[in-house]
Amino acid sequence: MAAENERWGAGVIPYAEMGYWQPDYEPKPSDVLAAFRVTPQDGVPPEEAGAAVAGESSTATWTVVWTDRLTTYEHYQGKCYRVDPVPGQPGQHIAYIAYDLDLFEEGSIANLTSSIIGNVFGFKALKALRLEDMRIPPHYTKTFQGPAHGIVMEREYLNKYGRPLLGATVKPKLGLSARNYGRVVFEALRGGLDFTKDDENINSQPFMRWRDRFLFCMEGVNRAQAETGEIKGHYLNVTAATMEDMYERAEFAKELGSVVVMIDLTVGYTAIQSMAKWARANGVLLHLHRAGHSTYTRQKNHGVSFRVIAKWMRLAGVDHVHAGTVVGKLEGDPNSVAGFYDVLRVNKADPDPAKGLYFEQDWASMPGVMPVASGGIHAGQMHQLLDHLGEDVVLQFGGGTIGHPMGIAAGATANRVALEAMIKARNEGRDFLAEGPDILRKAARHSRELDTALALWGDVSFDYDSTDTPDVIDTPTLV
Ligand SMILES: O=C(COP(=O)(O)O)[C@H](O)[C@H](O)COP(=O)(O)O
Ligand SMILES: [Mg+2]
Repeated sequence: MAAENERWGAGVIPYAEMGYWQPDYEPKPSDVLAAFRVTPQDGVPPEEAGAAVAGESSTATWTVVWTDRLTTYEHYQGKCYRVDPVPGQPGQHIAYIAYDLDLFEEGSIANLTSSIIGNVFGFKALKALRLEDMRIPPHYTKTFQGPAHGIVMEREYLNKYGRPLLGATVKPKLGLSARNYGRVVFEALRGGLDFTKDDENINSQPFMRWRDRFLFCMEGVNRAQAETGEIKGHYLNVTAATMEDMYERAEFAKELGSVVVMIDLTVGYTAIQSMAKWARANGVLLHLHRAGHSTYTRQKNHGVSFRVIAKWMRLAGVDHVHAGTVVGKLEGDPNSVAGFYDVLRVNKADPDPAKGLYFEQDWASMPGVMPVASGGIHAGQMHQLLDHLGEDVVLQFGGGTIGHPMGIAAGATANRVALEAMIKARNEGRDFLAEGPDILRKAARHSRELDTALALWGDVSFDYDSTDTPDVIDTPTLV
């Protein structure tokens, strides 16, 4: 820390000397904590890089300002209290920063994020910056609504327990007429799925306006419910240009009796919180498609880890969020995805760097968010999906249902038979991962639909190295 006259003399001094580097600071239980992966420019010490991030994400600017002295600035300063080198990543460090709760407006993701990530990612003093994890203290968690319903209540709504839920994204995602779209919904649900869904970019286009889609989808849902005796749902995407439009579409979905609506991450944090409030007030499940997240979550050196987005979305109050499949077509390192699922589902998580969890996280009884696995998955992977992702998950097979050569309902039946067979094996105490292919083959003897799906897709896998792997230990990318 600079001497008194240097600290307050006009001009520029290092952020560390302005008090933003405090290696002896002991975080308070009520502090919001952040772990940033910093890659300083050449010649910038890691501690100064950490102090700079702490400063510019709390109270500092580039020069000394005397007006600091009109505040209790020690109280409001972000404090970088620890900097560790990243194993195997020369030039990168993890900077731990503590923020007093007074810096944030209660219950506002927009405010939290504008503070923590609003200013620092363009910093010239850094080559790159990534927000790896945050600890949200219960004192702050309690100021958010949290999931509109949560995993337990969702299962009560659906009256479905003891197994993952099954879904399908309607494909092609654009171009179908409303009546044909409704036919896809009916076929997929009557064939055995619990849900179908709009894709991320189907909203209200010239070829199908939203109201028409809602009508035909709900006709499909109602017919499938009548035929199967099961509760079914279609995530009606209410994403729109304005909140007024979104409320209008959500109200219509409720009027039609839909159990669920959907929004995209692209609507923004305030709209997501508003829709979560609406969803709770109206008893409608809220599905969040994380459209666009990979623009800033995928690269390890720069952006925001999805585990942080997942924490923000649990606070914001969604009931579902896509969180990776491990074995599908999209980025998903096994350990990173395991960390994402813990963030969404468990009530109290201990630090687990192997899963990318830098802090403990106590959700103080905030309900869990149902993770959604979607993207290039098919019935032949059922044993891996159940092993990696567990039971409280929605497994969504878009192409893996609609692409079935015997038809959409057959595709749905293949997935349902595969899942039920795998759950039965698990409940019998079998090693369903090791015996998975055999369990599927045996089940396929009594299901032409599953047999056909295995013959068509059984060998399809996506063998690419993961991009977003935790740096504590090397994790083999699972195919
Ligand atoms: O369209 C699909 C999946 O279609 P399909 O099942 O045919 O691959 C989803 O929008 C993506 O999986 C979203 O990705 P993520 O779930 O990673 O957000
Ligand atoms: Mg999609």
